[in-house]
Amino acid sequence: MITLALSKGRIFDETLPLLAAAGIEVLEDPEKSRKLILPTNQPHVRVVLVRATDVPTYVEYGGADIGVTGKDVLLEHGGAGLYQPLDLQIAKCHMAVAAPTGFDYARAIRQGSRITVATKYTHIARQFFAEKGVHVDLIKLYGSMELAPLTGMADAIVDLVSTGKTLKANDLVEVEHIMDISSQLVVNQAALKLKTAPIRRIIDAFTQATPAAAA
Ligand SMILES: Nc1ncnc2c1ncn2[C@@H]1O[C@H](COP(=O)(O)OP(=O)(O)OP(=O)(O)O)[C@@H](O)[C@H]1O
Ligand SMILES: O=P(O)(O)OC[C@H]1O[C@H](OP(=O)(O)OP(=O)(O)O)[C@H](O)[C@@H]1O
Repeated sequence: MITLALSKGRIFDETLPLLAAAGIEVLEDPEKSRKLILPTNQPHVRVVLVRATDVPTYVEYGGADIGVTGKDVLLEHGGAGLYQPLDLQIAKCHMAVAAPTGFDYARAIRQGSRITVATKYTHIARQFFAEKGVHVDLIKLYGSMELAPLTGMADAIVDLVSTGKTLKANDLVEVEHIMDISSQLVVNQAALKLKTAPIRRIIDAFTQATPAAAA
C-alpha cells in the first residue's frame, strides 16, 4: 500500500492532474465526503487528508509514504528526514514583507530601528531579517496576519502573496520579496527503500507532468 498525504483545497486540486498522469484517480471528492482516507482506482494507492502544515509530519513519521507540501510549510517544519525529489511547480505564490502605506519601512530599516513583525512563518522571517541585519520582534500568529498592522499590534507582516488582492483589500503594500514558493513532493526515506518501485513510478510520472520537466 502506498499512502499519499495531501491537504484539502489548492494542494489537492492542483495535485489531481499529476495523479492522473500517474494513472491514479481519487474516487471521492474531499469537499463532499467527511472521510479522511480516500480510495483511488488503484487498490494499492490511497490518499490521506491532513492539514497543510501537518503533511511533512505525516511523511516524516511514516503516517504517509509521500506527500505534497508548500515550500513555506517545509521550511518552517525543517524537512528533517524527508527526501525532496521534485518541485511540482504548483500552488505558486511568493513570501513577502508587507506594511501599511503609513509605515515608512525603508526608512526604519535604513535607521536600524527595531520593528515588530507578525507572521505564521517565524523561521523564514527570522532568517530573512537576520541575513539583512534587521532587528525584529516577531509575533507568532496562525492566520489573518493582515490584521496585525491594522490594529497597531505590528509594524509589518510576513505572509504569502499571490494576486496581491488580500494585501490591497487591507491597505497593505509589499515592501520586500522574500522568496518564490511552490509545492514540493516529499518522500519518507524508509518507505523509498522498502517500496522503491511503486514510489519511483509516482515520482517519474509526476516529473514528466510538471512544467519544468516538459520545458
Ligand atoms: N494565495 C495562494 N496562491 C497560491 N498558493 C498559495 C496561496 N496561499 C497559500 N499557497 C500555497 O498553498 C499551500 C496550502 O495552502 P492552504 O491555504 O491550502 O493551507 P493553509 O490554510 O495555509 O494551511 P493550514 O490549513 O495548515 O493552516 C501553502 O502552504 C502555500 O505553499
Ligand atoms: O495575494 P492573494 O491572491 O490575495 O493571496 C494571498 C492570501 O492567500 C493565502 O491565504 P489563504 O490560503 O487563506 O487564501 P485563499 O485560499 O483565500 O487564497 C495567504 O495567507 C494570503 O492571505
